[in-house]
Amino acid sequence: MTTKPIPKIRFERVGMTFPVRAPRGARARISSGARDPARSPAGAGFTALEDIELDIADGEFTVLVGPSGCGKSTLLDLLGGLALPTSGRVLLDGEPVTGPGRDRGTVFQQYALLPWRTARGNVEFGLEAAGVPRRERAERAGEFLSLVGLDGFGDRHPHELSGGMRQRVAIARSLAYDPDVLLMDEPFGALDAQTRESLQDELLRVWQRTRKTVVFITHSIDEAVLLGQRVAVLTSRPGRVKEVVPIALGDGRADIRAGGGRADNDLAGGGRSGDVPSGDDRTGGGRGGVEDPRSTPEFARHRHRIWELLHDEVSRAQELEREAVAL
Ligand SMILES: Nc1ncnc2c1ncn2[C@@H]1O[C@H](COP(=O)(O)OP(=O)(O)OP(=O)(O)O)[C@@H](O)[C@H]1O
Repeated sequence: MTTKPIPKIRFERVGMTFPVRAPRGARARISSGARDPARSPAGAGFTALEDIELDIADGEFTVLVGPSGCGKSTLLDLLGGLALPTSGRVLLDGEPVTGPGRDRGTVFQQYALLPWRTARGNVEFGLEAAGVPRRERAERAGEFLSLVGLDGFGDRHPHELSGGMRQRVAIARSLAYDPDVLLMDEPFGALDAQTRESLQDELLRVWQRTRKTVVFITHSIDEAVLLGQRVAVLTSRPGRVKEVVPIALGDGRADIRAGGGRADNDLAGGGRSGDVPSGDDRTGGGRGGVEDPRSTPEFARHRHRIWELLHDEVSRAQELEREAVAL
């Protein structure tokens, strides 16, 4: 008899209700006359997540999409141990998550780098806290800066780096202490389109090389399809898993080349010709002659499916938003 492997991450009927004060004359009704399902009648709590069921395998790249306010960041916070669910359990390697830990690294949209430290100093920061000896810290910082394509930029301070490069430093910093799981909350949301593509390529390469389990939030359907092995679509509030879409692009991500980074593609004040995607595949530059996966019928099919799943949820979320403003 074969036993099923324990998933790396398991959300088991997870719910999260925030204590909130009742709005004056609290009658959170949506225009159809039904009550806002996220708010309890007395306004005693706001249910952001309800009955979340999701298993994520070791080494898997999972993307979460859903309308604004559906609870994506809350879900990541629960996984990061920054908050505890009000119902259900979040399990990591079969054990309940009870707080933050070095087995999980987080990358946010805002780089959150220490401005007075160099790129290398920022990557070393977490290692210092972990008591890693100086020499090993320097080695590891160099290794991870190189992994994200920042060879030669270690002595620069954040203000001397472009947005894309700062985000690379943030990724290197999260990877340096070798977490099992990388939590990424709209990490490329603040970047321009070309830098974003370059970072998507870079992230795929890093994932290929490190095989970390990645949980990635985005508002971009294209980004979700490009990066995710599976895309979990959440409903409008309270957030539930509406459907998990497996992504098969037929181009084989195993094909991703383990080339070096391309830090020069997003230097501050960029605009180099190297920034322009050259009709290559998911990994960006240097793959002449290979089809851009975004232009394939498989990509279009996945994009459309996720769009369909999201469409009603976004409309509903907007309706709830208008209702909340009117209260
Ligand atoms: N600490 C808190 N107290 C009360 N309500 C909260 C708290 N944190 C989040 N919320 C509410 O929970 C809901 C989900 O928030 P969350 O940030 O997880 O959504 P999201 O899907 O990540 O949104 P976005 O896509 O806009 O970033 C929102 O309505 C938010 O206002």
